[in-house]
Amino acid sequence: MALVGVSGRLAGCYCLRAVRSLPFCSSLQVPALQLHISKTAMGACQKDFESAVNQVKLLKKDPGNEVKLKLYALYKQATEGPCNTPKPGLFDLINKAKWDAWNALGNLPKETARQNYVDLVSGLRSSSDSSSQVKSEADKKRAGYDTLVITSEDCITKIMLNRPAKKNALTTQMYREIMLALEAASKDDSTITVFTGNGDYYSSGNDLTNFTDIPPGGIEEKAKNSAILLRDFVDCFIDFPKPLVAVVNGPAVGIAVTILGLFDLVYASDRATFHTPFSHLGQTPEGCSSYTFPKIMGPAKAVEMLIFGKKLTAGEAYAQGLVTEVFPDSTFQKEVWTRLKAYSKLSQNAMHISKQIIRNHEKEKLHAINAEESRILQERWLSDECMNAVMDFFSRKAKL
Ligand SMILES: CCCCCCCCCCC/C=C/C(=O)SCCNC(=O)CCNC(=O)[C@H](O)C(C)(C)COP(=O)(O)OP(=O)(O)OC[C@H]1O[C@@H](n2cnc3c(N)ncnc32)[C@H](O)[C@@H]1OP(=O)(O)O
Repeated sequence: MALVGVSGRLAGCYCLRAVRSLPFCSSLQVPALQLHISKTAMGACQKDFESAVNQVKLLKKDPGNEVKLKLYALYKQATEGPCNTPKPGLFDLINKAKWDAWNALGNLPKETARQNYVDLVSGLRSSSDSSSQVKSEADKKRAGYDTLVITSEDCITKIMLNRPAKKNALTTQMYREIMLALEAASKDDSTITVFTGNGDYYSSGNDLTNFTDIPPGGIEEKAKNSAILLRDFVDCFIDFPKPLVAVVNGPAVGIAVTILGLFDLVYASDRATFHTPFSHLGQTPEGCSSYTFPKIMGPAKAVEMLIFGKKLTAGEAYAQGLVTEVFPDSTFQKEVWTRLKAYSKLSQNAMHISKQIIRNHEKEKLHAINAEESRILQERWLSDECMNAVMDFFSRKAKL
């Protein structure tokens, strides 16, 4: 089972297929469960255990990732004994979480695991029968991200940039978390993935403190590593397999704009603006915009944005084809999410295959352009023009 896959519909769109694929079981409750010794001394009979495995498939309410991990671990312990597989790699997050849960059960006897599994399922059944269907925010929210809020509901995974006090400027940590979130979303049960921003901005682009936080290796090393980070970041968008939607709730700057050329739908509030002030910053385009923008809006309009830094209103961005549709800010959220919920019910496989057909025509080209743009930026970041622009921002001499 793909754990994140199962969690993809934690809220509204509960997915029986995913639940069925999960051999259920418990890890956090291990100490508590071990207190059930008197009961487990007799042990649940195999029939009770098999019946509990079947009951799990009939649960009306998604129990949440934590419980699913517990069920998974107990199931494995009950059927195979102590964890006996190699520890997955650091970045194989899903399998690592499953492995950790199973491994945490140590030498818990198979019989005890079986009984604990039966007890856990029985508790889940009574709570799902009796308690209300109200889902807590905590259940819906994906853990492990500091700069993003990730939720899954109605077959939609929403990745929300969450540094509103800094206008959702993108730190290096944030680039990395976004890559992890995209990786997880590509494997979960959602049909559509959505990006949006918390607060009044969608995103003010690259966090300029990325230029001031210089490691002992010096600025050259930082520029080299940043170019790799940028290339990897953009590659994740090029390769993302599902329909990707930007819900642009407010102004967007820099890389938050250029990357939109790799999205499948861009919905904008009429409060949003689109600004790529690269020449003001001594920088050059990224996010494959040197290719996607001329293709989307024609070379003349692309030059106005990418070279001369013309800021577009949402209406202008719509007229240039960068934005799919503009909504009044007062009804933006309601209209957009109603639309997306309807789209998310369309055939998942057909949508994903269609996206591949469209994207595959130019995937290789996009990767090559991304590598080239990143290479050029690595040099630009070391230029006086760029350094001075960053210093001007921090000394409050310049604001866009
Ligand atoms: C050695 C090489 C390392 C390079 C590492 C690079 C990694 C990959 C890079 C990929 C290339 C990307 C390029 C771009 O995105 S270019 C665009 C960069 N963005 C900007 O230049 C925007 C700068 N911000 C502003 O001009 C204004 O803040 C803005 C117009 C967005 C909003 O103005 P407003 O007056 O409404 O609000 P404040 O300025 O008071 O902002 C509130 C606080 O937020 C901080 N802030 C906002 N944006 C940024 C930002 N981009 N970087 C850092 N900090 C930002 C602002 O400083 C305020 O903070 P304080 O309250 O603490 O003062």
